[in-house]
Amino acid sequence: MIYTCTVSPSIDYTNYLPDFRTGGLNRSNKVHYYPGGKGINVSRVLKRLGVDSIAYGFAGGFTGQFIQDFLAAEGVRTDFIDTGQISRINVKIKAAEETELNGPGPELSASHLQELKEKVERIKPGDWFVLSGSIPDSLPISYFKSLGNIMQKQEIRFVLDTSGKALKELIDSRPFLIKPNMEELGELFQTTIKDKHHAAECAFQLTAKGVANVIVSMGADGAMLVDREAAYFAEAPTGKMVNTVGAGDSLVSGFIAALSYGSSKEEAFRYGIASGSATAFSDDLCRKEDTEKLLDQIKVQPFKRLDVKR
Ligand SMILES: Nc1ncnc2c1ncn2[C@@H]1O[C@H](COP(=O)(O)OP(=O)(O)O)[C@@H](O)[C@H]1O
Ligand SMILES: O=P(O)(O)OC[C@H]1O[C@](O)(COP(=O)(O)O)[C@@H](O)[C@@H]1O
Repeated sequence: MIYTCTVSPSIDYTNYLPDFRTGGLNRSNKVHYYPGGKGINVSRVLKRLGVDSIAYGFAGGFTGQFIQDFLAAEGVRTDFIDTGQISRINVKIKAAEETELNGPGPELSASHLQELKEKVERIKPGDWFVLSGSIPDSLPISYFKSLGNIMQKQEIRFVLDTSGKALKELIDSRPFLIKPNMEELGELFQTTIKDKHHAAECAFQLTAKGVANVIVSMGADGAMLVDREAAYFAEAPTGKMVNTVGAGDSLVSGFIAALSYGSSKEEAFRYGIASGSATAFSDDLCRKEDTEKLLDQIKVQPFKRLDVKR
């Protein structure tokens, strides 16, 4: 089974308008309300790609109810812990540029954390645990490290798609997959990633620390997959960009879904990119048929590592 975990779910309140100006009144001409948060997006896309998962996390209030009802209506199984607090609403503004305003995550008590840990302790060897999205700074990293230890001991495939301090500290738990974008990768190395070669070099360093697979996503430029032996790159397919929210989560889902159907790693990477781009070309997350239509456009090629001294 694949378990996703979203510590800070959201309703993504997406507004479309031709022009957005700060400091004045703006009126949008179209809005959407979708459940959001990275693990939730991974579960929604897995369902669309025909793979079952169970979404864990923390939710509460009328927004938490909306999120759970929406997921139930789509057939996504959930097992959220009630926080008694209103889950955040993240505002996405689609004008000439994409602007995002993400709220803070919930305040969690020791008993909330214990409840999640008990669920994680019941995950079986060979299952997947996808920990995605921001982790509030108020939560002890030692707690997440203890979840990482469970992953290692139980041989659970641990997918980690978070950022900042949590990503840095959890690298030691030797995750199966991490998926930083260029900015997140730069943050990990306290630098600005200059180009693909620089990205490959940093990703190789992460594999040397025990991360089995690193996918560096590069938005409209595509993505790179690095493991201990090799690196691969593929350009993104072309299409009309509509809404890139959830594109990274869709890449992760497509990769996991294809591996779980038995595809090779390169093929799964291609499927992941197609899923990410199909989401970027839609209002909501990708659908299976749109993903598969893009596959022919995507060529995964070995990426030759340069020994550049920086
Ligand atoms: N404008 C775009 N055009 C085509 N594909 C895109 C675009 N934006 C994102 N994607 C696809 O989605 C994947 C993940 O996007 P990215 O923006 O890098 O992730 P994140 O949302 O995590 O920052 C990319 O590797 C690419 O396949
Ligand atoms: O937990 P964070 O980092 O605030 O991110 C949450 C946001 O990320 C999303 O999951 C989208 O993520 P990606 O665009 O990186 O795939 C939104 O649905 C949500 O609003």
